[in-house]
Amino acid sequence: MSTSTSVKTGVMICGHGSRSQAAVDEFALLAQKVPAHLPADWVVDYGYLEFANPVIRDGLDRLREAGCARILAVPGMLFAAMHSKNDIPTVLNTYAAKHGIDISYGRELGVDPKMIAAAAARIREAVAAANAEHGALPLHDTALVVIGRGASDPDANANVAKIARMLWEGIGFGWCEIGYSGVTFPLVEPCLQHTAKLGYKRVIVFPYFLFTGILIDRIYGFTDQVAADHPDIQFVKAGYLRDHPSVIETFAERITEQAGDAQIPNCGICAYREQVLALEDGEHRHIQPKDRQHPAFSALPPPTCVLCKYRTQVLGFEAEVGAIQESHHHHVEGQGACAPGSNVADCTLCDTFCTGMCRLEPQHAHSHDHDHAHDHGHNHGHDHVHAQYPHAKHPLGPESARKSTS
Ligand SMILES: C[C@@]1(CC(=O)O)c2cc3[nH]c(cc4nc(cc5[nH]c(cc(n2)[C@H]1CCC(=O)O)[C@@](C)(CC(=O)O)[C@@H]5CCC(=O)O)C(CC(=O)O)=C4CCC(=O)O)c(CCC(=O)O)c3CC(=O)O
Ligand SMILES: [Co+2]
Repeated sequence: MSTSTSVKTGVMICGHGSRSQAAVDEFALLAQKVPAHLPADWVVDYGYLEFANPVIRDGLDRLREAGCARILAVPGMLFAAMHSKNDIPTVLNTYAAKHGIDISYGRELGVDPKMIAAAAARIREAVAAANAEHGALPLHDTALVVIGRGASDPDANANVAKIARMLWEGIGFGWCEIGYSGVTFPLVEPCLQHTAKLGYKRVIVFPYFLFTGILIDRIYGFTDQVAADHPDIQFVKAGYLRDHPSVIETFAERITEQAGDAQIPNCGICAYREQVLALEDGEHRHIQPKDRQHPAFSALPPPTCVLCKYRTQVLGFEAEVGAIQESHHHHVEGQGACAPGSNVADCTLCDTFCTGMCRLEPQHAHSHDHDHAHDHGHNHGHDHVHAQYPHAKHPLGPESARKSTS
C-alpha cells in the first residue's frame, strides 16, 4: 500500500467489547491515546466486536462519512485467536465488499518486546507495593502467575506461555505458573491452588489483559478466594496492561506498518483458507485462497503463520486445517454493555463475581452448534459448525468450574 496517495486515510481500532461498562470505558481511554502517535491528518475511530456500542460497522460508517477512502484497521487484541483470525477480518471484508472501499487489516499486538516491557512494569509496580505493605522479599522467594484470556487456538495460548517465560526469566522470579480465564486449562482457580502448594511466600497474580471487565473480576475474585484458604502466603493482585505507553506505541506501530512499503501478512488476506462473507440480503460471497494471492504470502509461510492451525497440521488440532474463515459474532454484536448477565446481581449461578458457570449450563450457554436466527437465504454447502475445542472436558479446564466450591 502506497503512502504517497492523496486519499484520506482512516484508522479503525477493532476492540473486543464487554457487557461490563467499566471495560468499555477503559478500552475507549486506550483507543483515544493512539492518535497522538499517528500522522495528524489520519482520522481515527473505534468500535467493538461484541456486546458494546459502537459496533465496528458504526466506526467504519463514520470514517466513510468523513471521506476516508482507505482504512487501516487493527484488531484491539493481544493475540491471534478466533476474534483476530475469523471474526474481525470477516466483518471488515464484508463491509469493504458492500461499500467498495479499501480496508487493510493489521496484526495483533502479539509477542513484542514493548508489550513485555509494559507487562514487566505492571508486575514491578505490584512487587513494589507488596514490599511497601509487607516488607521486602527476595524475588527468588516469589512466584509469578501469569493469567491469559485463554482461547481455542493453541498458538495464542502458547504465546501467553512465551510471554510468561520471558517475564519470569527477564525479572528473575523464583518460579512461574500460567493459567487462563476461560476456554482452556488450567483455569485460574486450579492454577492458583497448584501454585499455593509450591512453598513460595509471595505469589504475584498478573492478568495479561488489556482492560478491566468480567474476566478481570473473575481473576481477582479467585485470587481472593484462594488467598483466604492460604493465610500464610501473600497473594498480590497486579494491575493489567491498560493504557501503558508501550501498549499504545505497539498499537500505533500495528497501524503505521500497514502504510509502509513492507507487505504485512495478516488474516484479512489469508492465503490458506476460504473466507465466506455473509452479506445483508442473504447472499454469501466465497473468497477462495487462489483469489487471495497477496505478495505478503510467498513460498515460505510468514512468521506469524508458521504455527497457525488453519494453515498446517498443528499437534492436536489437525482437523482444523483450512477451516472456513467466517464471523461467529453477529449474535452478540451491539447488545450493549450492561446486557443481561453483565453483573452477578441478576445471575443465579454466581455470588460475588462471574465464575463462568453460565457457560457450562446449556440453557444459558452460547452453544457451539447454535441455530442462527437469521435466514442464510440459500443453501450454499457449508454447514456452519464450529470445531469443538479438543480439550473442553479437561479436568482443570472449564469442566473444573463445576467442581468449584464457591
Ligand atoms: C465475559 C465474556 C463476555 C460476556 O459474556 O460478557 C468475555 C469477555 C472478554 N473476552 C475478552 C477477550 C477474548 N475473548 C476471547 C474469546 C472468547 N470469549 C468468549 C466469551 C466471553 N468473553 C465471555 C465470558 C466467557 C467465560 O465465561 O469464560 C468466548 C468463549 C465466546 C465468544 O466470544 O463467543 C470466546 C471463545 C472463542 C474460542 O473458542 O476461542 C479471546 C480469544 C479469541 O480471540 O478467541 C479473547 C482474547 C483476545 C485477545 O487476544 O486480546 C475480553 C477482553 C480482555 C482484555 O484483553 O482485557 C473480555 C472483556 C471482559 O472481560 O469483560
Ligand atoms: Co470474545
